[in-house]
Amino acid sequence: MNMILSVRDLTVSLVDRPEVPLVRGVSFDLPQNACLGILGESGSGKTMLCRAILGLLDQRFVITGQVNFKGRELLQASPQELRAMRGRESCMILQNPMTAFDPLSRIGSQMTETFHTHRTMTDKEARELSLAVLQRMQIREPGEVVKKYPHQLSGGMLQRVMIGIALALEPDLIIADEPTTALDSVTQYEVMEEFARIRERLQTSMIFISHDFGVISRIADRILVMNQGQAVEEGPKEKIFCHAEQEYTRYLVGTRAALMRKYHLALRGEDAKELKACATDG
Ligand SMILES: Nc1ncnc2c1ncn2[C@@H]1O[C@H](COP(=O)(O)OP(=O)(O)OP(=O)(O)O)[C@@H](O)[C@H]1O
Repeated sequence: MNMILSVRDLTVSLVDRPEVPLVRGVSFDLPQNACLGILGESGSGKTMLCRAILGLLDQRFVITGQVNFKGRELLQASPQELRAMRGRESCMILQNPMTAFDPLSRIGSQMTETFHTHRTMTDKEARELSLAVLQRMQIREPGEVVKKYPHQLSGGMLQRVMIGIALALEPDLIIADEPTTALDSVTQYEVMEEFARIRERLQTSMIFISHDFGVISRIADRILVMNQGQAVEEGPKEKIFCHAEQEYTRYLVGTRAALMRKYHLALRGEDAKELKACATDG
């Protein structure tokens, strides 16, 4: 199988506390057009793992291991190479949308500027794409929204703008860290459908971090479970949700079953029904 990303023995520590790694020896493969969901309690190292993969950690951290993305070793790549790769080849959608925007620049200019940086298009095309992206992300009155500054939009709206921009860049790999947490259930459902459409249309590979089983079951094929910086189990989602080998995974699945029930009404499809049945039985 063609792997877009192979991670081997990835370890992340703070320079001044090397004896307590935040991520310990994590390995996994991500095939082309697959989606890996990452589950784990708060502080288990999900965000650190993804940031380390994309070279987004600063010099306070020591990273060892191997990260092979499309045949290139990212841990050896220069900052320039990593910068050139971001946008068109890989995108990380962050938990906190506010940090992704320049507070002094209007939403429309930030969108068109990003499109110009990563894709070849005229000003008119970039403006049209911005409006189309906002519409796709269920944002009303896009013509007005492009004139606003980030602080004039709610967290949920900014999150949708950020997801829309990332999806419109059509990268080969999207890493999304709790991308729908700030959204209400209906918008969350629509945004997840857009992720699924992009995946189907462009064969985009994805890594999805979420506390939410509904989101993970909708989008992921396989699941990696993290506990205290380690990958404790990895496998097809049906196995992780219904027949996990590790006790920790069964505990995590059990405690999340209530959340699963909350979202099943908003989710459609056999996957969600099947997993819900399994969560309620178990
Ligand atoms: N900037 C930082 N400096 C030092 N330690 C950090 C930093 N960010 C996170 N950590 C620590 O690294 C560990 C892993 O954190 P991480 O944010 O990756 O967890 P997570 O699983 O993504 O949690 P959450 O679901 O709450 O986002 C935690 O012990 C956390 O306290």
